[in-house]
Amino acid sequence: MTTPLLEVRNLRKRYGGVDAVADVSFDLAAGEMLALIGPNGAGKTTCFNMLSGQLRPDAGSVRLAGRELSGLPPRAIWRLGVGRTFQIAETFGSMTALENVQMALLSREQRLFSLWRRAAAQFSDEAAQLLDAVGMAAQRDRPCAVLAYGDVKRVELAIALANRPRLLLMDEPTAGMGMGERHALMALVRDLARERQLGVLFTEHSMDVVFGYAGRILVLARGRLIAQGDPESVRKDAQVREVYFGSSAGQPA
Ligand SMILES: Nc1ncnc2c1ncn2[C@@H]1O[C@H](COP(=O)(O)OP(=O)(O)OP(=O)(O)O)[C@@H](O)[C@H]1O
Repeated sequence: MTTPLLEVRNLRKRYGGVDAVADVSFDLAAGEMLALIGPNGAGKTTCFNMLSGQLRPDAGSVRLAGRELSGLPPRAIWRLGVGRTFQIAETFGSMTALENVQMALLSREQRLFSLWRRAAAQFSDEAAQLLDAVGMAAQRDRPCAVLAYGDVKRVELAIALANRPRLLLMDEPTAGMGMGERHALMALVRDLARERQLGVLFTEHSMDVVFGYAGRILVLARGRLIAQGDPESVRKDAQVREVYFGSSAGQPA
């Protein structure tokens, strides 16, 4: 059997005697879209923060292509190929879309900012290719401050791809978006995951996004995984309906 891209085993984080995340184990394959869902306070953010190194687990293991990440600082984990996009898009508004992606490429190559002019010329082709991959080629020279919110999220995706991640963690990628934009972004992420064999783990409150785009779904409640599987089996799971959706008769999507 081939090693999964990501192997999480018995991950745990306690706060004041309460398990924020308890004994969480799952695998994620290259090219897979995996959703991590659960009610408020279930432990999704805590889980993400442990995967990206912002938070040190109390116990457990996180392996990327067989390599242990647990205990490494965030920068080292990022260098090994774990990218992350946040709920609030993080771009420099005064800089163009192209310049924002060039900055990310500079960071990957660890160039000094004093070399910005020369380096900027050097990375412009690669930055343009990344913007093309996220459907932003036509808007590359516009400052991010004037872009529509959904387009800023696309630039943010190009920035995350600049480091050539193998695993992308996405915190509520469609938060604040309208229905059309939301589906366009998730269809793009799904295509990129498939084409680049990128593993994507995302949290999301919007059930139409979760059930529309996740190949598999993990359900957390009070820090524990209560279900994992394909959308159909999770939709039918009685415990998921009971604990997460509030009633055994509830319709998750
Ligand atoms: N720094 C902290 N100190 C104490 N308790 C914390 C801390 N961070 C999280 N918690 C607790 O851990 C639990 C899990 O929180 P977490 O933010 O991971 O949940 P979540 O699923 O991301 O929730 P939401 O959907 O509301 O963002 C909650 O009970 C929360 O109160």
